Amino acid sequence: MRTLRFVTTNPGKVREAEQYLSDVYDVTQHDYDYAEIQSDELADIAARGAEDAYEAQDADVPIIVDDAGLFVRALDGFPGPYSSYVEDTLGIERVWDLAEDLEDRRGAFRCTVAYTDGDVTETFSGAVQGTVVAPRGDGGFGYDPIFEHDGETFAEMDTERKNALSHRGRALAKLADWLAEREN
Ligand SMILES: O=P(O)(O)OP(=O)(O)OP(=O)(O)OC[C@H]1O[C@@H](n2cnc3c(O)ncnc32)[C@H](O)[C@@H]1O
Repeated sequence: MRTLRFVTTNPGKVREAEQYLSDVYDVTQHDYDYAEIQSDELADIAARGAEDAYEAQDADVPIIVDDAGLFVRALDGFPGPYSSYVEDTLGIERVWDLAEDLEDRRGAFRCTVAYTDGDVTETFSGAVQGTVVAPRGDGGFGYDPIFEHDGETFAEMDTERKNALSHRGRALAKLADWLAEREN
């Protein structure tokens, strides 16, 4: 089985990727602190991160990087590309405090997965619409407890169900199809 290195500090992302890729790839969490470029585009951030990590590794193994965020419409897309920083500083409870007073609490999760094997770099994106709600559920990670889709928060779903609907699941499905096509 081939190895695919997933550069992330987030084991939740690796669990989700395994569901799509583990038939063909051994997905391993890879530790590398790539420089996150300042950009509003998740795809640019992820692609540059993947190429940077590929160059820095001591092997010739394909790399994936995933950049994601929660974009709240009435907050002009905040926290968006800054979601990680906002989770670490404010925390999701305070993001809920900010959203609670909004009349329109609709938002979207967006995710771009970048793949590189040194020769080719490709990006795959997915999005899912939902509503910001008071925290519920203890599954998932990050903003999952405050993101509701079809009456359930992502933290109330198991990994399989979240993957079937989520931004990351959609991006990973495209990556898995593309990898399978390249095999043929
Ligand atoms: O950069 P890496 O190391 O991969 O880990 P991270 O968790 O910081 O990853 P991102 O920068 O892509 O994530 C931005 C933020 O969005 C959150 N996030 C990403 N995907 C999510 C998901 O599927 N559900 C809930 N929150 C998510 C995550 O917890 C961060 O606070």
